Amino acid sequence: MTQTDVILAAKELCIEFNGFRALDGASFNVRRGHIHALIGPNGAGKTTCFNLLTRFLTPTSGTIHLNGDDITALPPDEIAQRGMVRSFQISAVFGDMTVLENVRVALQRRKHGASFDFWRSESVLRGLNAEAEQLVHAVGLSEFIHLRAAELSYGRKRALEVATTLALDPQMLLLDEPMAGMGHEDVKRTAALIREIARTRTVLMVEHNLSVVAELCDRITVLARGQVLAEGDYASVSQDPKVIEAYIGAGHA
Ligand SMILES: Nc1ncnc2c1ncn2[C@@H]1O[C@H](COP(=O)(O)OP(=O)(O)OP(=O)(O)O)[C@@H](O)[C@H]1O
Repeated sequence: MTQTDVILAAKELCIEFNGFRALDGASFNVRRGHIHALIGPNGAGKTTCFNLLTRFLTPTSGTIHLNGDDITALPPDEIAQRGMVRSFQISAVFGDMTVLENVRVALQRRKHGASFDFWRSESVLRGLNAEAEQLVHAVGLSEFIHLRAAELSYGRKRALEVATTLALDPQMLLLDEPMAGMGHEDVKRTAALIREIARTRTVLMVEHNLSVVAELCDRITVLARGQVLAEGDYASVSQDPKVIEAYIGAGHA
């Protein structure tokens, strides 16, 4: 693997909370264009790892490189500007706005700066409609484009959240348990959406649903107790005795 194949390199990441090492020297590389999963038993450090990558938390030690640049000390906004964006939490979807309006606000944010400016003129907003419609279509919500977001099903709200993230035009998306709480149909639809996104972008996802991981992900990093336990494709990590033991030990068997 050459350096340009690696979009994200995390090296020896450590973070302590009151003396407890939630991450303890975790290193992994994410390859450009891959769907890469971070998995591991409860408390393994997956969410903490996401929080470090997007600088919601600061590592005690270790480095993070994006496209070869050291981003360890950059603020979250700048990391997003450099192309690595974490999918918004569901609370960032405005329930009283329609699907189209939600995506339009996100587009406006990319084009006109980080602050939401609700006073922007109607003509500027109308100018964003074509691009917003394309994004709504891309996540399979065309049929609901004028529906208030609050009226969408849970799975479709998450799809809208992906559309608002894509509006920022990231090279790399971090998805934190994208299928959590979804029924079978929504899981299938979301998996297809992630595959579609990954045709032109890199995806790093934390996911508990191992059948989704098996089907979707090119490469998997298994965390346990803050360390990388195994890495590889699903076939190799799922047969790794250390991985099996970690899951059984944590009551996931
Ligand atoms: N702010 C914090 N203060 C103290 N301890 C924390 C904090 N955040 C996380 N931890 C601890 O760090 C460890 C890793 O937590 P983390 O949420 O990253 O795990 P996870 O792999 O995402 O687990 P889950 O699958 O349950 O979401 C846990 O033991 C957790 O209790």
